[in-house]
Amino acid sequence: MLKIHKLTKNFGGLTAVNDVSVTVDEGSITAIIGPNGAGKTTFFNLISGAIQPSSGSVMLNGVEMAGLRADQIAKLGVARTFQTTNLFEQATVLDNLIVGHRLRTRSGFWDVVFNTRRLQQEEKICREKAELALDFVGLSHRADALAADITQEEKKRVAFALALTTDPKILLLDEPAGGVNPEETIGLANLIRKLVQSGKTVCLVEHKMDMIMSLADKILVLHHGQKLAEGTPAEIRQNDAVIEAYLGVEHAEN
Ligand SMILES: Nc1ncnc2c1ncn2[C@@H]1O[C@H](COP(=O)(O)OP(=O)(O)OP(=O)(O)O)[C@@H](O)[C@H]1O
Repeated sequence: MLKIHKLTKNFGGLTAVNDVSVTVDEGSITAIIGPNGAGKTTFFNLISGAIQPSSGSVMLNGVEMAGLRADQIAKLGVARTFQTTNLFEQATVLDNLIVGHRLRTRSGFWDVVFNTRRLQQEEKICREKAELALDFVGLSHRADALAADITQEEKKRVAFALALTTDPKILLLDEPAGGVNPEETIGLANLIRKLVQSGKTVCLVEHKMDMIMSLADKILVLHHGQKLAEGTPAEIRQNDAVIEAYLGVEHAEN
């Protein structure tokens, strides 16, 4: 479904992503791992159109996305979550989702001024989509809570829900289990499995190796911007170059 070919991004003299090729199958979970500064976030930024590639190709179901703007890429079916979820802290969880969806689908200026039927219709759809997404991530009971009052784990679920409101085909999740405890990590991993069961494709950047090893169909290992290895969790676990560059260091730290 996603075909990335020789993707490269230069920042001045630094090549943050260097000639990376990988394919992501529909309905699969692909994890991207690598030491700090390996280029993982830049890789996501390139796929989602937050930054433009220096060269290379990113095809979604045969459509070239390299060079398109982030909003165009979102319309093609790519959604993204961030390491930190910025919410309107004094608004409710549901209102955050409605606003998040409105920002992606809003009517034009005159619609807002005259409060046209189209706007009213859009608002209704926004609310419905927000409620559905909240239900999917298991947070309906927190719809009326202020964003300031919810836990880190609930914020992560809201981030998933925000991504879901745009009806994406593929979700790019940046550290979906960052800053949550082990039990909550299992809950979030189950939510990712549920996403795939509902027909989505998932790519995630995550440092929690246990989670990745049990969740991913495929792991892409980046190191200094280059693809160091690609394979199943079992293959990656036994890959000497990976052990030396990443897993060995992690294990030594633990
Ligand atoms: N806008 C930018 N301008 C210049 N250099 C950048 C920019 N964005 C990232 N870099 C550099 O590109 C390299 C890759 O960074 P990136 O954030 O993609 O790595 P990462 O693997 O996501 O790291 P982390 O695990 O710490 O989030 C780093 O050396 C970083 O300093």
